[in-house]
Amino acid sequence: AAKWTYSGADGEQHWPKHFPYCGGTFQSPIHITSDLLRFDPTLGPVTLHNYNLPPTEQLTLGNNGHSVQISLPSRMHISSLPHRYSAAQLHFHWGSASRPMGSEHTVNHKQFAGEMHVVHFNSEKYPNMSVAVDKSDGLAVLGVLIEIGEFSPAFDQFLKFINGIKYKGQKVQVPGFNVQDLLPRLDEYYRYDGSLTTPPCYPSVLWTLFRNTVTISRSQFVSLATALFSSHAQDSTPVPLNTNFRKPQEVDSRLVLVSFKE
Ligand SMILES: NS(=O)(=O)c1c(F)c(F)c(S(=O)(=O)CCO)c(N[C@H]2CCc3ccccc32)c1F
Ligand SMILES: [Zn+2]
Repeated sequence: AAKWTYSGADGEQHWPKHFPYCGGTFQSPIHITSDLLRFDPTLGPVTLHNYNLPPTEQLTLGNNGHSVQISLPSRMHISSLPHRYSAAQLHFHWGSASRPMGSEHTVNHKQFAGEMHVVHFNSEKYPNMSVAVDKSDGLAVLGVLIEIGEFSPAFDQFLKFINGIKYKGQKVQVPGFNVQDLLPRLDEYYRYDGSLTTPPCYPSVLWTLFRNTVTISRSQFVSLATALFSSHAQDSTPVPLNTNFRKPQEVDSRLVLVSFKE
């Protein structure tokens, strides 16, 4: 597959050359602004199952060159959507130590320090992520906006292992933990139809972005923003992995449903 980056010759302006959907419609992220919002009383709290993973369960923490990801067991799932959506992985987007603004979605044009995505696939209709990834009802991603503030013990459950995955392709096993501890309250969120925010940018994602943020400490943020490289360990020139967020895309005629009243 063609290589892509967040800057330079393979940066996001060039993605459509090899990944045509990246130049298409229903793209993510977006600027979430008040004029787009429509309250939907049918939007109840997000309902999660098996998010509390026992420490006996080993999760794979990896550096895939674009983000830090944690692979998740498919018994973890969301039941409050039109179909059952099973978890596949979670990953992050962040800025840099010097410019700690790296969220993909913005709310009223405010960009946050970072953003976490928990990627799920429609396990009722498709056998796995790879089959679901390009289907219009294939994916559901939970988005969490991250701010710098109080230390997060939940975040540290994997962050403390990050120096074992400094380079692209490196993986370590980490003990299971309660992934729900990484999320804010589940009853207030934005909901819209969008896409993967990385190539191949398939418009296959039902987005749920929580209204409330979570915090990590500045030192936790700095270690996330400075520990990783997008290059392999043996590469002569190490390329720092940071600023891995796509800029907001055209909303066109899309509305954003909200589960809450101002
Ligand atoms: N912001 S986002 O939620 O759109 C999104 C990413 F931003 C991102 F970086 C990744 S990735 O797998 O870490 C690297 C590039 O695919 C995925 N991974 C998805 C896309 C394809 C795929 C296949 C199997 C497992 C996960 C994914 C992703 F869905
Ligand atoms: Zn993402």
